[in-house]
Amino acid sequence: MQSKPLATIVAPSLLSCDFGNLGAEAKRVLDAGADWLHVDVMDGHFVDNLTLGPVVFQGLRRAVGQQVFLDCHFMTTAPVFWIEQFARVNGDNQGPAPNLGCTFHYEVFGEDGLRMALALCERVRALRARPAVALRPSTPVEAVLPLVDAAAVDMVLIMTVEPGHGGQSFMPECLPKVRFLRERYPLLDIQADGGIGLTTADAAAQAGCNVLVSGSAVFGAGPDAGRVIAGLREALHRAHDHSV
Ligand SMILES: O=C(CO)[C@H](O)[C@H](O)COP(=O)(O)O
Repeated sequence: MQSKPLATIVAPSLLSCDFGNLGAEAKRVLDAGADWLHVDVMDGHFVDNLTLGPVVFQGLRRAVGQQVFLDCHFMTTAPVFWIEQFARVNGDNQGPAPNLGCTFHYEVFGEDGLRMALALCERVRALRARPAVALRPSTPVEAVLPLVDAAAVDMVLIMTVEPGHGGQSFMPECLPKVRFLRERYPLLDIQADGGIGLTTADAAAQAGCNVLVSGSAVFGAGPDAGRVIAGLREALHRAHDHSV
């Protein structure tokens, strides 16, 4: 039986956009070739930064329409509460597939939080969204294996910087986690987030990531955002054997 090839996805992080022109910035990178938009939701507790809530997210959804996949990364101590709020304002998705990604941090549930994490994933699916789990650089990858084995999540996000701020340096020491996951799960979506740009994308992709988040490299390129997005995609294609 022919298995579906791994999708290669470039997701600019709106954290580095001009928030004064959020809708236009989102459309600009979509026109420049972005596959998803990565939306960093920070609550000032899980990380020492605060970004956007459901009101602004609703405006973003209205600006880009229902067809765009909004890949929300909840850096919040209460993901259950915030995911409900974001899903509520996400609008009526009539498409065949979810248009909302809900990535929560495993760390918020503590050491015996597997039951809560599984319940959250189930709720995310009931909301017709796509569940994923994220790990800080210091969290061992083994923590999320039960969620992947149970097919509770569709994606694992490996942070390649400490969460909280854009524009930090890529941490290559996080890549063994990616390699471990890719060897074990050939078809799992694995996302790298933090310090990804044209000089680091190959390392992340060769380790096994098929989804690259990039904030400052894409938005910092101004009118050249399309060139950066294309470069990131080429790194993914080189690593995953698509024709470049
Ligand atoms: O999750 C994040 C920070 O917590 C951001 O998505 C990430 O850092 C992307 O920004 P950059 O590409 O500039 O590192």
